[in-house]
Parts: sequence; structure tokens; C-alpha cells
Amino acid sequence: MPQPRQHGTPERNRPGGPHAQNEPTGGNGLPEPTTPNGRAALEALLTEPARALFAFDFDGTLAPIVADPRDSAPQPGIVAALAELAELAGTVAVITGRGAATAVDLGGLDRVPGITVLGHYGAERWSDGRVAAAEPPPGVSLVRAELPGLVDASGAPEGTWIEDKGRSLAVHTRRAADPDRALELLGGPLTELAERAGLKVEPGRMVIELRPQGVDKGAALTSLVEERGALHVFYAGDDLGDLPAFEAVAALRARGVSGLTVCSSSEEVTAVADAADLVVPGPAGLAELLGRVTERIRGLAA
Ligand SMILES: O=P(O)(O)OC[C@H]1O[C@H](O[C@H]2O[C@H](CO)[C@@H](O)[C@H](O)[C@H]2O)[C@H](O)[C@@H](O)[C@@H]1O
Repeated sequence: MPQPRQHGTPERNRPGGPHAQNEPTGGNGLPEPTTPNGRAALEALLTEPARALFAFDFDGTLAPIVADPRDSAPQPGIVAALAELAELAGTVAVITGRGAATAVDLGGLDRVPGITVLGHYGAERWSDGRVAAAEPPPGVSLVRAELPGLVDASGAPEGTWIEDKGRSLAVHTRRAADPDRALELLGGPLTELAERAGLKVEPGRMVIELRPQGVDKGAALTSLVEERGALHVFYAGDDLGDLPAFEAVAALRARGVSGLTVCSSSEEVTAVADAADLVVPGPAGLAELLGRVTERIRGLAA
């Protein structure tokens, strides 16, 4: 069972530590990626934005983490920043574990001209107000029927909550008195149920999700890059489910697409910061970065 939370954050990338946000680079006010690939990609994204795809995770990246997922709202200013970016960039996209329409509604993402929102790790696609999706596999109904009883039987404490997302279900522990203990109690039974239902276990920030197999954010990102003929890609995320997209960026580099990975950092998950070219302190840091990116693109174009 993969561990949703990790401890022992390396000092290097610990929020508030020396690399909480990369230092501004020479004079343009932008933070400098720590890797040569990241630095080259940032330069390419700034100078050739019309050939670039900018993609973002939703929760923890565009929207600060909150106790109840139904209360999620975007970081102030970030949707306006995406809308500005959309005027300059080839493609702006969101790739999320949420249902695509849910992310659009919670985020007010329809204010971003031309945005594509890929929901359920790529199984759904929202664009121009329409959602395209395949039918969920039958295993989802089995999980829906058995999950409440399983959560009760696991001994998971009060506050443990099931989010039914239609084509997947997630068990949240953030509102339990001891979220880590709740995850420990749930891990085995949820894994066993997922196996019986033919679903994938997707661990995240104080959540374990049971979802259809065959999709992930990496495949979703790669398809969109190919579809849009993007030469440069930017991907920002905060959680374990974003790591396949980081891996996709690395694979795309081998095919000549320049790529920059950005971590919206937290104390809860450290693997994403360790894998990123650039670390920003949460959604507020990302909003600031996007503002600087659009300002720089406009400056270079003037
Ligand atoms: O791919 P994402 O857009 O990052 O979605 C991943 C999961 O996000 C949501 O849960 C997370 O955010 C909640 C609201 O801030 C928070 O309460 C929870 O602890 C986090 O795990 C969402 O509820 C899940 O369905 C998504 O899969």
C-alpha cells in the first residue's frame, strides 16, 4: 500500500527552508529553476509562449487545501492570472483528480478563455462548456455499495468521510482527530476492495481514492501536448498523483519538447518538491509566479 503522507522532509526543499522558493534570477524577478533542463524550458516558455502548453493540477496547486473538499476555492488572483496567460500561451489546461465539471465550477475556470480541463486523471474532458467522458467501469458500483460498511468496520475514527465523485470514490481523513492513523486503518481494507473491484488505489493528501485504471495525469498530459503540437510544456502540481505528469515531462524532453516541472510545496508531501525543477510556496507562490511569467512574456514581446 503506498503511503499517502511522507515524513522527514529534506531540509533542501522544506517549506520555509532554503529552497522553499527558488531564488529570483538575474534581474527579471523570476525564480530560477534548480535544474539545467528547467532553466532552458523556462527560457523557451517565455520566448515562445504560443508554442507552449501550461498545465496545472487543481487542489493544492490552484486552490489552497481546505478541510472540506466541497469548500475548495481558487487562490485569489490565480484565475485572473490564468486568463491573462491564456491570451499569450498556445494552451492552458487543468489536469485534476476531480470531475472536470466539478473543477470548473469550484474554480470558476470557465473564466479562462479556451481552457481545457481534464478530470478524473484524464478520463473526462471539459471544453467550451461540454464534458466528454466514457462510462465508468462496473467496479465503481461495487465500491459505492461496500465502502460505507468497510469504513465503519475498519475502525477509522469520526471525521472520516467518503466523497463520491461518480466515476471514483475517495475516503478523506483530514477532518479526523488523527488523520494518519485513520489512513493506516483504511489502507489494507481499501486495497483489498480495490483489487476485487478492478480499480486502482490512488493515495493523496489525507485521502485514499479508488478509481478506474488505465488513466493517469502523465498520459493525459502527453496526449494533450501531442494534440496541440506543443514544443514547450509547463506542469505544476503538489501531490503524488502529479508525479506521473512530472515523469511525462521528462519523457517528452527526450522527444525534443522542453519541459518545466513546478511544485506547489506543502509539509504533507515532499516527493513532489524533490522531483521538481522549481518549487513555489503553495498556491500563493504559484499565483505570484504566473504573474511574473505573463509580465515577462509581455516584456519580451514589446
Ligand atoms: O488532482 P487534484 O486536483 O489535486 O485533486 C486531488 C484530490 O483533491 C481533493 O482532495 C484534496 O483537497 C481537499 C480540498 O482542499 C482536501 O480536503 C483533501 O485533504 C485533499 O486530498 C479532492 O477532494 C479529491 O477528490 C481529489 O482527488
